[in-house]
Amino acid sequence: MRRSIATVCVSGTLDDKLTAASAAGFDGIELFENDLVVSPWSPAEIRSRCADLGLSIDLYQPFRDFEAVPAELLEANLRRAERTFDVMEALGTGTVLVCSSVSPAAVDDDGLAAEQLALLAGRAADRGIRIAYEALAWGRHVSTWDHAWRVVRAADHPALGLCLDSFHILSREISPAGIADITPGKIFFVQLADAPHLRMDVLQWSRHHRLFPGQGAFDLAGLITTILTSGYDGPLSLEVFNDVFRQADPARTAVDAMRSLIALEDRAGLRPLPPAPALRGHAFTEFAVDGGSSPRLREALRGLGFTHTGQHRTKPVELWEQSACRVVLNSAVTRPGAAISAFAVGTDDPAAALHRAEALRAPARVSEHGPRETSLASVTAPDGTEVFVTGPDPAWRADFLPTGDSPGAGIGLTVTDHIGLTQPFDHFDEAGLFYDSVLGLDRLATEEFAAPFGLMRSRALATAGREVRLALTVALLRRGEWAPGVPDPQHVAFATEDIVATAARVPRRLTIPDNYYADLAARFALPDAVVSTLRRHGILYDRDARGGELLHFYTPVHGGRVFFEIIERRAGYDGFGEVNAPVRMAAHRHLRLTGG
Ligand SMILES: O=C(O)c1ccc(O)c(O)c1
Ligand SMILES: [Mg+2]
Repeated sequence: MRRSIATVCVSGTLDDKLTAASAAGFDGIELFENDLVVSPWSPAEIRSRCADLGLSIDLYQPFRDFEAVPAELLEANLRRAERTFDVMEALGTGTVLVCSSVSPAAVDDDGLAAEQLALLAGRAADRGIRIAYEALAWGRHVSTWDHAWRVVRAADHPALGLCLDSFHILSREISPAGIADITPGKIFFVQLADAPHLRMDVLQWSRHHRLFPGQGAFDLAGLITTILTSGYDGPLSLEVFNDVFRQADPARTAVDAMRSLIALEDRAGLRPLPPAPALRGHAFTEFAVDGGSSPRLREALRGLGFTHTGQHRTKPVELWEQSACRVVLNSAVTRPGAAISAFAVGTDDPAAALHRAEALRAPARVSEHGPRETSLASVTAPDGTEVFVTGPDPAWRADFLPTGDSPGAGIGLTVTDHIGLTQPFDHFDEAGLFYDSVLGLDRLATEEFAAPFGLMRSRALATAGREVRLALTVALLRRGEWAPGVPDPQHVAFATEDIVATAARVPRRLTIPDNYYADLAARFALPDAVVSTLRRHGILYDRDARGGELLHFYTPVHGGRVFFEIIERRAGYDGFGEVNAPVRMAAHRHLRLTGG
C-alpha cells in the first residue's frame, strides 16, 4: 500500500516538509491548505515540485463547515468549494477532505447534510474530484465514523465517500468493528495517528498530543485490519498534530514517521519485517571519558568491585569486568566529561538484528577498526547512543589483550540490569519507537514524577524475558535556563542478589536523607530493623502491588553526568523505582553543592 504523510506532521515551510517526506521515502502527501497559503509557489509549481520529489498529492485538506446549513449559507459554501476545486485542479489532486461541521450555523438534520453533501459531490465530480467526508470527534452534529457513514450512504453519490481517521475513531468509545462492512470502495482515504490515553477535551487531545503509530496507546494494527477487510486499498497516511514534532527537525521527524508506518505494517501483517532475534542480555556498556573523568570512572569501578581485565590492542580503550557485568572506558572519543556513548546487546544472530534495523530506516554503521579487530556493527539511536549487537561468541573480546588481572570475587554484582538514558526533549517518542521496534523490546510502563528540577516522564522498555532493559527519561517541558541538576544524567544499573552485603562493600554510596526513611516507614509499615538497615546503607526501597520489592542504591555522579546504580529485585519486581528518582536527584544536587 502507498505510504503517505500529511504536511502538518512535520515542521517548516512547505519546501522543508516536501523535502523531508521525499527523503524519508514516502510515496505521497496530504497537503494542508495553510501550508499552501504560506508558500511562495503557485499550485502548479507545488505540483511539479512534488513530481520532481516523487511525491503524489493524495489529498487536499481541510475543507470545513460545509454541510447542513440554511440555503443562503449553502450558496456561499459552494462558492468556497469551487475556489478549492480550482486550487486542486492546478495541484492535480483528486480528493478533498471535508470534515464534519463544527459551525453553530449547522443544523442537526442528517437528511439535509446528506442532500448538501451530494450536491457538493456533484459539483466535485464535474471537475474530476472526490469528496472524502470525515467525522471530527468534536463535530457539532456528526462526530463518529458510523454517523458519517450513515450520512454518506444516504447521500448516495459516487463522488462522496469516507475519510477514516484513526484518532477520531479510537478516541471515542464506539467500536470500529462495523467498518469492515462498509461498502467496498466507499472508504476514500485513511489517516493514521496514535495517541496516549488522556482524559481531556478531545479537540485539545487531537491537536496537541497525537503521535505516530506505536508511540501511543491505540490499537492501530487492529483498526487497519478491520479497514482492509472492507476492501480499502488506498494510501495509509499519517496525520499527526503534535506540539513537539511541529518544532523538531523535519528530516528526523519524517524518518520517525516512516519507521512508525513500517513497524505498523509489520504488526498488521501487511509487510512483515525481518523478525527481531532474541536478545540474550547486556553485553557491555561503553563510556566515553576524557583525561579528567577517566581516573574518576576507574576509581568508581574499582569501588564497585570491577577489575580492569582487558586493554584494547590499538585504541585507548579499557575493559572492566565483574561476572557478566562489563564496562568499556573509551578515551578515544574526545568529548568533555564522561557519557554513555554506546551499549551492546547480545544475540545469537547479529546479522538478522541489523537487517531488521536497516528495514526500519536505522542504517548500520561499521565502526572504524584496525587490522586485527573485529568489525562491530552498530546503529545510532535518536539520543546519539551507538547500539552494538554482538554474537554468542563475543568476538569483540579478542580486540582486548588481557591485562593479567583476572576478575576477582567482586562484590556480588551479577549482570547489567538496565541502562538509564535521559533523552533529548525533541526526540523522546522517537527514541521509544526506535528502541522498541529496532531491538524488538516491549514497552512497559510510562510514569511521570515530580522531580526537584521539573516534571519528568520515564518509559521502560525491555525484552519479554527481561534480559535487556532500558529506562528512558525526559523533562516534560523543555528545560529553561535554570538547570542546577545533573544535566542529562545517565546511568548503568547492575544487579546483586544481596544488596545489603554488596552495599557494605561499596565505599562511596549516595547519602539519602533521614526524611526519606521516615516517610518509607510510614508508607510501607516496614519493621524498624529493616528501615535502619536501609538507612545505614543508603538503600532506597519500593514495593509493587503484587508484593515484589526493589532495593537499590546509587553512587555519586562521576565526570559530570554519569553514575551507577546497584539493584536487587525481589519476588518479580518489574519496575525501576521511579518513585525514588526525585530523592536521588536531590541527593546528587546536595552532593554537588557540598563539593562531592
Ligand atoms: O483538528 C482539525 O481541525 C482537523 C482537521 C483535519 C483533519 O483531518 C483532522 O483529523 C483534524
Ligand atoms: Mg483527520
